Amino acid sequence: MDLLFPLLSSIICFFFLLHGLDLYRRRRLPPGPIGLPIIGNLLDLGPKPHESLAKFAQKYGPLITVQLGTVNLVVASTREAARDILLRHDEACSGRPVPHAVTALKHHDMAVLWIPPNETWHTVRKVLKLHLTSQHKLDTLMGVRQNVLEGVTDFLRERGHKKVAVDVGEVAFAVSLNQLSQTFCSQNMTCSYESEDIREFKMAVETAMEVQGVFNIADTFPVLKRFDPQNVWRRAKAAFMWLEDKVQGSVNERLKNRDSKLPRFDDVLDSMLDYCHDHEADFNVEHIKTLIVDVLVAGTDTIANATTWVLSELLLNPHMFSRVREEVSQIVGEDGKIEEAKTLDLPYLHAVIKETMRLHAGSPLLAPHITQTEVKMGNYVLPKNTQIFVNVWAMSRDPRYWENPTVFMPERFLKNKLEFKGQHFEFIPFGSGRRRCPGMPLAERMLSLIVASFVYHFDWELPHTKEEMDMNDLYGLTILKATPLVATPDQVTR
Ligand code: HEM
Repeated sequence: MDLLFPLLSSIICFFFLLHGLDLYRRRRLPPGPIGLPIIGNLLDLGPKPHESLAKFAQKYGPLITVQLGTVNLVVASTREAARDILLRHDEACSGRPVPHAVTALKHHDMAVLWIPPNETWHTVRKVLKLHLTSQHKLDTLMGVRQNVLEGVTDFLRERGHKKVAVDVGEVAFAVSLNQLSQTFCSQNMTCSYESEDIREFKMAVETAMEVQGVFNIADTFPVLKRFDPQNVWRRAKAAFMWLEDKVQGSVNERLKNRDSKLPRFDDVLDSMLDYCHDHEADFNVEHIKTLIVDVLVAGTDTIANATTWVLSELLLNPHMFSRVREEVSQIVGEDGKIEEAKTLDLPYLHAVIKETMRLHAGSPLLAPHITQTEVKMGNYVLPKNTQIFVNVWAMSRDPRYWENPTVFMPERFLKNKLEFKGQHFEFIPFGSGRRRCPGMPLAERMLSLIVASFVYHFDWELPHTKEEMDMNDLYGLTILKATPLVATPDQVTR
């Protein structure tokens, strides 16, 4: 008992000393809310961190610091601050903090989203461009994506005929999954557009996305990693293993085919295996497997989610739906088919897609960046290893840049000609600079073709009035619609 008081006082003094030391270290960082000792601002973030951080920015300025346990996080919330980070200090700010969940990936040191911009990262991005996203590849692989979409159109016709509603996000997920798996391995990863198989795949991808984006206490207090108190690492392991197994199966089968000198498929997998053969020292089969898992995770849920938001907005605004359909009808061939290349020339469709990405930014805070060296920004100094978020959500709704920022108005993009390619910093749903999304040109094509087809071929009947549509969102590495969009596709007869 005699010892209890001095012991307690020493512990309290120790924590206050640490807190004081931390405040001293933070003195050259941008300002921000003072948090509690030890946990800092962890409790201030709430279920929608992008919104809480936007409120802090209104109070403390364009560049703020919040403390999450042992981590200092700097957040940029204006286009000038974003430009500083992603353009002026692009190289210094292009590292990634690796969430504990990501270490559950078998080869996380090859995962392009999370590795620092080292040799491996350069090689993987080069391979991605060479075999998938260069203009030439986008054009030559277009037919594969169109074929998959025609398959899903038949499925939707059949559903509509039977008056059965579908989950639009689930169908768009299956389309993007099969478009990517056909492009890579000439096979459909899912045989049906509505089955247990697709739900399992979607669940694995959604879990992979969620665990990479969640605020995990083990990331802010590394000492907790071994206990995995939120069960994040274990869930990550299960999801990644499931995806790795699927991809491993396809790659191993192809390797056997090649050993047996069976005819080539001449798809992306064959061309990457050829590349491996010629560049064995820096790109091998494990890189290929990891890259395919990365692309399946990065390019399915994002497309499904964006399709869900676009269609939801169009169903809420029937005159815009009709205008898109009218525009698409100008490019439909005599056989009723829609060519992907032609959808790229539809200004109103693109304005609708951009406006959806503005209001429902896929990744509200981009993926986290980290400084690789000390960075001086105006009066502030960000030490090496400072984590950075760019609050795309806040910039996309800032009344200084957008008239009626919370209103869905695609017309604004017909007037202002803003692009999402990374030069207009108030609108960067794909990021900017060297870590910008390498899948952007592919995503633009996939999304345009899916939306054009869904709108041109079908009227979509909601099970409720449009006024009852729930447009709430759920925070994550991507912002999901809280309630799935369920509607019956009624084929338009012409
Ligand atoms: C609507 C669809 C998509 C959206 C909104 C989106 C958005 C993003 C964002 C915001 C980032 C992080 C940028 C940063 O941290 O600065 C990113 C990274 C990435 N995206 Fe996408 N993306 C989409 C589709 C795709 C597709 C189809 C692919 C397939 C190739 C893809 C592959 C990647 C990869 C590999 C990275 C990591 C890049 C790196 O860290 O170097 N994405 N994406």
